[in-house]
Amino acid sequence: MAMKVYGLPMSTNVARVLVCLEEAGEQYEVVPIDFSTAEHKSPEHTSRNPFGQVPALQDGDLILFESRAISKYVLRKSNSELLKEHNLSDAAKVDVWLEAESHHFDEPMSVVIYQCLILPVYFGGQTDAKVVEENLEKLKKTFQVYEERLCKSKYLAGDFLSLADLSHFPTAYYLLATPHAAVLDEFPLVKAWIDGMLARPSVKKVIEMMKATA
Ligand SMILES: N[C@@H](CCC(=O)N[C@@H](CSO)C(=O)NCC(=O)O)C(=O)O
Repeated sequence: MAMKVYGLPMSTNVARVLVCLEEAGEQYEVVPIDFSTAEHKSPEHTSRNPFGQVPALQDGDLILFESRAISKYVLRKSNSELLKEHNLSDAAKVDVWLEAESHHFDEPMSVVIYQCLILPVYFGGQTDAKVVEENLEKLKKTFQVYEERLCKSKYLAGDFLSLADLSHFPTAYYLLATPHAAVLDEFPLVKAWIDGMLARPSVKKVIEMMKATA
């Protein structure tokens, strides 16, 4: 029976899970959750995700939430090379850079995406330039670390693509859609690393799904 992913692909955290399902070659069904009716806060959905957020994943009688944990489950289930779990130190480096993505990339990027893409488009609000600037400064510090890392290894965890890299793609994709994509101009290795990920068939397929539900 196919796994079910609850949420809209336009959500960066849902897209993170979808790219792992695609890389793992798993059959899955996307079950949309309608934010406009606060369906994500419904008892039915909070029974899947107690924080009332998307994504959630159902695989048989197993129900999971938190996109990075779901992603690891999907990849682990298919013995994916993207976790390097047969090598203790490589697997640890995947975890290191996945944590870095969650705390040092996703956090400032989520503010920039909200301010530049969500607030004006979905809520008719005004972008707060000062808030954007503060978070772009945080992002530049993160990109400086990434640039130095990518001088030494092809990908973040090592000379192998891993979940730690792919976990960045949804948010990096949206960065390129904001007026601030030029922040990458001073980080050529980071830009090339992102472009390499965006060229992957799995990523291209999920981007089409993101666009279709935006
Ligand atoms: N750490 C979690 C974040 C999920 C999340 O914020 N989901 C958003 C939509 S995607 O940006 C969400 O559900 N927002 C609605 C809300 O928080 O009420 C994860 O990785 O799954």
